[in-house]
Amino acid sequence: MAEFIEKIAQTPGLKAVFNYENFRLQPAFDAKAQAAFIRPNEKLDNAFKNSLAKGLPPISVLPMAAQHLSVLTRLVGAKSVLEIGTLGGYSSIVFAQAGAKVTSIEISPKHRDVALENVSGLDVEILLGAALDVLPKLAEEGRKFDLVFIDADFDDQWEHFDWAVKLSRSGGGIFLDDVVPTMIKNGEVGFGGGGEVVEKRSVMERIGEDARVKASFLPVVAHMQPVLPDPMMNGFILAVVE
Ligand SMILES: C[S@@+](CC[C@H](N)C(=O)[O-])C[C@H]1O[C@@H](n2cnc3c(N)ncnc32)[C@H](O)[C@@H]1O
Repeated sequence: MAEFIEKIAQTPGLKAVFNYENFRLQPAFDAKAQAAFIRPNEKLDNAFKNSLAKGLPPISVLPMAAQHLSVLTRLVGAKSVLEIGTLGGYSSIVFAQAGAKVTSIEISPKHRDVALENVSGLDVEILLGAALDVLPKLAEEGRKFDLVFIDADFDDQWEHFDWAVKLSRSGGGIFLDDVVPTMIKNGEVGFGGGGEVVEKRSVMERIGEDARVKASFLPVVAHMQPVLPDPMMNGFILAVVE
C-alpha cells in the first residue's frame, strides 16, 4: 500500500487527484456540467421563478439532479411516475417532459396550488394530502407505477419506501432521495464525542433486508451556493423491484 501511495505521489498530476480538498471543486464541476449538458427549458425556468415569487422554499431538486431523473425516466422507459413530495412541481415537470404520466402527492395546499400553475398543460395529477393517507388509496385502486420518486419529509422515508414497493410494477424503479441528511439527522451514521464514526440501524438495513427489492446507494456531493458556502454530502438509494 505504501508503495502504491509513493508511486501516486511521483506520477505527475496524479497526486492532485487524491486530494481531499477536491470536494471543494464540486461547484466548478457542477457549473461545467450544467453549461455542457443542460439545454434551455422555459417551463422549468418559469416554475422555479414562480415558486420563489410565491414564497415556496428553494428545495426542489438541483438542475443536474433533475437531468439525472430525466435520463433515468427515459432509461426505465417509465410511462407512469409516482412522486411523493411535489413542492412547486419542478421535478414533476421533469418526469412529464421525459414522457411519463405523473401522479404527485403534496401535503401543503399552498405548494399544491403553485404546482398546479407550474405544471399546466402537462400530464400531471397532484393529490393533496399526507402521503401515508394517500398511498393506501392508490393501492386500493390497484394503481401500479413504473418509477417512484420519494422526496418528502425525512421522518417517514421507510414507510414511503414500503408503499413505493407495493405500488411498483415488477421491474419498476424506486428513487429515495436525501438518504444521507436523513441518516445523519436521525443519528444513524455520524461522529461520536471523540470524532469516531458511530452507527445504528438505519433505513439502509431495512431496505437491504427487504427481499422485494435490489437496492444501490449513490453518494453525491451537492452544493447550494450561495445559500450554503460548503459542499454538502448527500446521496440517494436507487432500487429495482423484483
Ligand atoms: C423537497 S420538497 C419536494 C421537491 C420536489 N420533488 C421538486 O424537486 O421539485 C418536499 C415536499 O414534500 C412535501 N411533504 C412533506 N411531507 C409530506 C408528506 N408526509 N406527504 C406529502 N407531502 C409531503 C412538502 O410540503 C414539500 O413540498
